[in-house]
Amino acid sequence: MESQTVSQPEFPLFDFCNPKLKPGSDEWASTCKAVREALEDHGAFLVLYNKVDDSIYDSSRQLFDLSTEAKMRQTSDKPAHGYVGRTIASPLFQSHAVDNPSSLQDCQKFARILWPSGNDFFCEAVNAYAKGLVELDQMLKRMVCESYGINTQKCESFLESIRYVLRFYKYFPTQTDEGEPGVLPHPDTTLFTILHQDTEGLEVQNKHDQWVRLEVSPSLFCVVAGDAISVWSNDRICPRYHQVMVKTKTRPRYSIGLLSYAGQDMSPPEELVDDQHPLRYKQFNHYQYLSAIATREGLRSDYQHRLKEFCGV
Ligand SMILES: O=C(O)CCC(=O)C(=O)O
Ligand SMILES: [Fe+2]
Repeated sequence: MESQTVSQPEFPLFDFCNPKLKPGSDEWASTCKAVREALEDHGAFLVLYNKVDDSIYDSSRQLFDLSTEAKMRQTSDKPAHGYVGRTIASPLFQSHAVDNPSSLQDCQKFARILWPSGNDFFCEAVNAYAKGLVELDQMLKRMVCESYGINTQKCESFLESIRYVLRFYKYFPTQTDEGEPGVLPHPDTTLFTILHQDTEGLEVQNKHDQWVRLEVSPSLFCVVAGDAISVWSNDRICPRYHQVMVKTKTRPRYSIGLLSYAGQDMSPPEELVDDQHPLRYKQFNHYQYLSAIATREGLRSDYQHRLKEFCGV
């Protein structure tokens, strides 16, 4: 695989700060189509969005400054929803996740496990940030449904069933001059992942197998398609490989992702199954998929075939 790094305009960019972008407007209809095409052609795109506050990184620092013992306490019984510490394979990487962060109560539940007397500052910041990003995620998925002509009621019940996780990442600085992998190339298991970074490092693979290194801005987000959106779209949208290449030598890199999961068993909607697109997947249970990946070595490492092996027709 070629691994030349190219500049960013490779991926479509959508301005969601634009107040004219309202359902029903001409702008909305053309953006629905363009978002769907971006997902089909690239599996990723960039978004400008200003409804969330960059000060969330203060909360992220508080979280990672806790002792390893505190961070390792169990906060969720769902698979792949907890703390991930540094390993020999990923020595710079650490991550932690808040399940259902758009509920203030669930933020408080998480915080009380890590800080015995709670942490109102953390809970309020995380909850506000997650609500802003969930709004973006729901708008994007609604646009994709609209562009595919999915029945409105079916679209709304799909949106309601989605479960969210806000995942925090911290990468230690590298000692090398050439940079060091923070996360090796992989696709996510999600429907979508919406990523933000406070320091450069995120690289997304383009159609020509080149790595595109993304710029940093408080309002710049990257949406990447995960495995589960292949099921929903009946393979019209494919997961996009991405990686983190750490080049900072002085301070840690922080990033944040809003991860979306199907909260109910899911099959492609009938609008996306036809003669040219025969049904490619059996009914899909997202949490069973996460468990299977966590426990079955074959599925964990085989990014290209794991979804088909799990639920392909
Ligand atoms: O830190 C980032 O920007 C991305 C992390 C990531 O892709 C992952 O852990 O799945
Ligand atoms: Fe990822």
